[in-house]
Amino acid sequence: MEDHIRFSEEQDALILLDQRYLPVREEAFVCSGVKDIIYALQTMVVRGAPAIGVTAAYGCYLAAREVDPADPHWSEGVMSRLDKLAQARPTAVNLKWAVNRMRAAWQDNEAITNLGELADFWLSLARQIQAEDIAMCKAIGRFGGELLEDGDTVMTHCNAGALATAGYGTALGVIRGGVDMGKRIQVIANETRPFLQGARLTAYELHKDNIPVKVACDNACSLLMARKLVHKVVVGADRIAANGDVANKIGTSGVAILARHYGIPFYVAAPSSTFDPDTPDGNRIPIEDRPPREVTHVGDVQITPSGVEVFNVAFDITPNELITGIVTEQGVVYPPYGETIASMIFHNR
Ligand SMILES: CSC[C@H]1O[C@H](OP(=O)(O)O)[C@H](O)[C@@H]1O
Repeated sequence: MEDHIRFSEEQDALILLDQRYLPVREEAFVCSGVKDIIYALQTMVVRGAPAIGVTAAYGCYLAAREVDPADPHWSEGVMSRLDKLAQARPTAVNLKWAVNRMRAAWQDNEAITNLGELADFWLSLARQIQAEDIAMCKAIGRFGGELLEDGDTVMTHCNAGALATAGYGTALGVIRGGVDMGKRIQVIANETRPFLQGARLTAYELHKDNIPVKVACDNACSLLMARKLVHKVVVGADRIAANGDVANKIGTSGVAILARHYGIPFYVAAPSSTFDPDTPDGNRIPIEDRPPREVTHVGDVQITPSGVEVFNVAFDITPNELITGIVTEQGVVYPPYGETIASMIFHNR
């Protein structure tokens, strides 16, 4: 599944598989301008840290395309659009990472003298970022697949699969890597209330790939681990602080605590772009609050009484001491994370 984010030359637009309607409907969402990209990010037409970064990269191209080339202040027009794009969602560092990479590449390229050249340059760079992400996910799969044993049942939380990246996935990349090595892997996909990325997206992806998957209610985690039905846990990440604390979908830290209690290895899988040198620890990671309707409704069905307030905190922080290892495209990072992240990840930037 590498075509859920597709640039159409014919339409001069980014075509997204609308993840809000999966698995029931496979529907395209067309982004013809930056506002469409911001809407798609904020409403989770497309979601998942690396996928957000790739989509934002194409959003920079669309920003260059919609500014009037006759405007003498065209560069300010582009920059203001990029600033708005970078604010679309606060937690996944990949969004700001992608926008900053596009901006820096422009500023470092003295050959770009007009808006048309900038647009062409950015379209090429967005395509490069998309290809790099798939390659990173497959490298994560090779390193992570080695951690799995034939016959393992792996629990995952939310969706860190092809749909959360440019393709192949991070946590699901580890699972696909194990399967590609000939290992018989089964998956328990936590449904992941309230947006149900596990029940709707992870189950959709793995079922299409004929990888055995069972959906579990989030509340079943402890019982499944107590019954020794879980051999390993692998999840994705939205931002990894310099000390190894991990921001990921709400509920992840609870799974990590239970995994530690039951003696089950807990791995995080993420590309280097998810590590943030400017965030020293998890307490500094901004956590997104999302619209109450995601909790009060399942689809169009209201499940909570009108007038009753709800919590809809979209991420939580897993302390680094609960993490067995972080699988990246450069290898598996093990504790002491402050030192190993600095030497393996930040040193190579
Ligand atoms: C491969 S990163 C996927 C990461 O993003 C998800 O959040 P959201 O669906 O809100 O974008 C979740 O935290 C996944 O682990």
